[in-house]
Amino acid sequence: KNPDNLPYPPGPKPLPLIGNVNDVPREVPWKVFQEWGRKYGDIIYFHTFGKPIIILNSVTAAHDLLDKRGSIYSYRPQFAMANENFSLTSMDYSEKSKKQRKYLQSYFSRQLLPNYYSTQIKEVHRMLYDVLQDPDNYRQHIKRMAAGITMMLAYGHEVKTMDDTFIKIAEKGVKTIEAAGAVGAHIVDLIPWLRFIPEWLPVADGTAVPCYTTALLEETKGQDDEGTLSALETAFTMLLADPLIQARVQAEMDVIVGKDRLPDFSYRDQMPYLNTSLASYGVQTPVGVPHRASEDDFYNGYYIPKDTTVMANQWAMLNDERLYPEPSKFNPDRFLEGEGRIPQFDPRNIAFGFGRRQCPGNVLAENTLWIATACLFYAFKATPAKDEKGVDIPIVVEYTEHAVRHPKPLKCTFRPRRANSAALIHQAFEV
Ligand code: HEM
Repeated sequence: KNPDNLPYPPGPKPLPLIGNVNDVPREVPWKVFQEWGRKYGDIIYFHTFGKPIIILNSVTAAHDLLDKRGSIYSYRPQFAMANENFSLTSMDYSEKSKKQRKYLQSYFSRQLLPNYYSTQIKEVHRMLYDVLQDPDNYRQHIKRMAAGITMMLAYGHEVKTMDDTFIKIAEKGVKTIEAAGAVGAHIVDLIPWLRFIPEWLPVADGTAVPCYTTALLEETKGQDDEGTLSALETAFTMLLADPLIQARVQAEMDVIVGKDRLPDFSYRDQMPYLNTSLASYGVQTPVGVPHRASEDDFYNGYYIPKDTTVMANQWAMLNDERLYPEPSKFNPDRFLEGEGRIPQFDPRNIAFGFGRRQCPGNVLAENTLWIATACLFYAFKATPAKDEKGVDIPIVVEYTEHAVRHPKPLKCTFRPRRANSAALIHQAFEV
């Protein structure tokens, strides 16, 4: 209902009936939405076959609508074809979605995170060992590590109380993932028995754990594991592409950690440069996960009809020159306090989405990213690979542009940094 007959937000001119179907490119639409933003403003409206869509190109607009008006914008678009699955990400806002989020958030609350350190560290040490043995396939090892952590956290928590059969099956599951290289593979599709896990869990009240586990399980098919993987690959790529920044991260670790042990979480707060490098890890989910307006709304003199799909263009926000001068430059210093310098807006306030549907795995993802990057670059120096003439193969950072972006693999070499690096890795892995 639009009593004052307010206009829709500006946007490209639609054709009759089909609307702007032809204007929205199939590939990399977020860059086109960013262009439209320069022309029409931070909030853009268009429609495809009468289905209204709004793109938010600025943090302010996303904050005003998705954060502040959470009672309206916490819903998800529902597609006719969507099957009745358990995925929290695509679930509409409801008592069920709130309950699932509550479980996820309590599992991944900051206070409980230390419970997961040993799993994260174990998988990261294994990654170090794998990189030591087989440096060329470093991407494979990162993927295995990320999948390993998700698997262990989804089931490992309960595994202690399960009989050996479960453990064997779980181990087999991990091996299956490894065999498949876990390359974008859907864990549940790979190992169908995982679907039945909730029934096996020793659950007292019959609701809590299955809800949580099922949701998490389903999420592993989607962007959560992918998001972490993308962030890891991006961080590694950035440090590889910039030897000076890599050296600075390593120098900081050498001072804080010393030379005879691998980093662990106890050093986390003492390494501002590493931490700030990881905060600037780029854009993983360029348009996040779409929200839906559950009722008519009005913003800045514009009309937003009920059931509009609302997308936060995280790509445009993280590349917004008003927030980040020279946005494509990897420059961790921009987030550090310094003389005459005010740290730029923390990108983590954008990267994990907005409002009541904001990513509940953010702290876990950040921890994985931290320990993996710290250990890898403490133990190894990454350099570009050489061609047959012995010349460095130039590093060109490119991305595969999907709903979750990944940097394309680079040809590079991981070499142990010190005489004792291999021994430290063996020692850690064999514990
Ligand atoms: C760097 C890694 C990650 C990034 C960049 C990321 C990003 C996001 C984004 C942008 C959203 C949508 C927020 C919105 O609706 O505005 C989201 C939702 C979600 N993420 Fe993540 N995520 C990451 C890691 C994880 C991890 C490790 C988990 C699981 C433990 C996870 C679980 C979820 C779930 C369940 C949702 C749906 C929440 C809901 O719809 O209520 N994510 N994530």
